[in-house]
Parts: sequence; structure tokens; C-alpha cells
Amino acid sequence: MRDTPTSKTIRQLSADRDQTPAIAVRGVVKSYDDVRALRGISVEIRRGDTVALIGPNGAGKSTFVEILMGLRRPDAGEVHVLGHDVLANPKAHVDRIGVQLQESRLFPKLSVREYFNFFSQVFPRHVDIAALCERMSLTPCFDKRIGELSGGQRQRVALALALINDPDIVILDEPTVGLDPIVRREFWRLIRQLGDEGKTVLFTTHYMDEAQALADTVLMISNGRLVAQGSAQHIIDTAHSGNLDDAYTHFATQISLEAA
Ligand SMILES: Nc1ncnc2c1ncn2[C@@H]1O[C@H](COP(=O)(O)OP(=O)(O)OP(=O)(O)O)[C@@H](O)[C@H]1O
Repeated sequence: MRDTPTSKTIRQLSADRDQTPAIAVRGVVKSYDDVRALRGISVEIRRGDTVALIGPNGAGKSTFVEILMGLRRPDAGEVHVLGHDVLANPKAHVDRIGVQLQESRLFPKLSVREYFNFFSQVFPRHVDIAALCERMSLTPCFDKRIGELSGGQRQRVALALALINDPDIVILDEPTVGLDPIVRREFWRLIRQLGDEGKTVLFTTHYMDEAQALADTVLMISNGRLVAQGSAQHIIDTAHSGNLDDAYTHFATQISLEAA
């Protein structure tokens, strides 16, 4: 007799699938000619976690994120995103990821409406545009050009575009850079909401207070290596420092001295 799955086994299968890490990376190495950008990164990120990726300029953060997105191929290692083997099929996961570009990369002459229309055509599954605009407080600027908006509004457009396909993983590149303290806090609220909705959020930042305030897990990359990972408090305790700023300096300096 053919084995038909019961509803229990289907539920179990779906529960098992949900336990697949959002991101699982093992032994990832990447060089650009003689520059060793990543020197063996291994990390697992649980679904629904908010993760801050921090590290000095040139540490390898962008290379790491680009590999997760399937835009760059590592020289060695394994990369799984939402259970998909990214190296075997770099496109299988792309419609489940949302990426916030730096607002400065948006074309100033296009309107918010044109951007939203374009992005919603790109993705077969997308959220209700009017509701997304409302949530991002962009309804009054819907027909304005990007060049007419304030920095905070442009950044909200960039975040909204990352959410258009209702992604499971949201990647944010320095989401609050250049924003005033009030708008920055507003962004923190929006990012927390994404976590509350069960989305996995991975953001890069140079602001330690931001990493501390938002992240369940902080990944600290220095010179192509993952030098610390865990909650902000765990990293602070490991470095025997009083705050994340000092812990960051501690680990980054340690690695620079080892590399010298
Ligand atoms: N396309 C490339 N060709 C050659 N070298 C590169 C390329 N992209 C990055 N690199 C080098 O690889 C190293 C890691 O760069 P990466 O951009 O990943 O670091 P980052 O942590 O994102 O830096 P930043 O915070 O400045 O954006 C750096 O030494 C950088 O100069």
C-alpha cells in the first residue's frame, strides 16, 4: 500500500522545515587576487533573529552579504540560505530576500510611485503597496521624485522597497547612516517590528548603540575573520569591557596585532 502522509507527519515536516536555519555558512573563504577578504567564516543564524554585522572598513562585511545573496561565489565553503544551497543554485532563494540599498543609490528623477510599481512587477508575490506606503509614512510623498525627499524619507523608500516581496530575510546596509537622532529611533522601531513579524533581519552598522539596541546576535568581522559572535552582552563579557564600543576596539585591535 502506498504510504500517504498523515496531517501529523505534514505538520512535523513543516515544523522541521521551520527549524532549518535562516542562514548556515561553513568555512567560507574569498579572495580578490591577493586580498583575502574572508578567511574561513562559519556561522548559523536562526530564523526570526535580528543580527548585526559589525566590523571595521574593509573587514569583509559586504563580501559576506554578497555571498549570501548569491552575487559572489566564494573560493571555498558552504552557504545555505533558508535551506537552499546557494552555491548549487544562486537564484533559488532570491525572491525570499529583501535588500535595502543605500538611499544614495536611488535615482533622484524617479518618483516613489515609479519605484514601487517597478519593484512590484519584479516580484510575483508582493505586499499591498498602499498599505506598505502607509506603514512607512510615505503616502504623502507617493508622487514626489526621490530628489525632492528628505534623507529620512529616501531611507524609508529604500526600506519599503526591501519589503515589497514580503521577504523572510531582510538585509539592511547601514540603515540609519546620516539620519538625525529622531528619525534614527523611528527606524529602530521599524526594524524591531520586522523582528516581531518573525522576519530574519541582518543589518550592517558602524553604530555600536544600534547593534546593542536591536540585535539578538552580533557578528563581529575583522580582517576576514569572525572574531566574536553572540549577544551584545556576551561579547562585552568575553572582552571584559564595559560596553560594545570597547569590546569592538578590543577584538579589532587584537586581530590587527595578530595580522601585523
Ligand atoms: N571587487 C573587489 N575587488 C578587489 N578587492 C575587493 C573587492 N571588493 C572588496 N575588496 C577588498 O576586500 C576586502 C573586504 O572588502 P569588503 O567590501 O567586503 O569589506 P567591508 O567590511 O564591507 O568594508 P566597508 O565597511 O568599507 O564597506 C577589502 O580589502 C576590499 O578592499
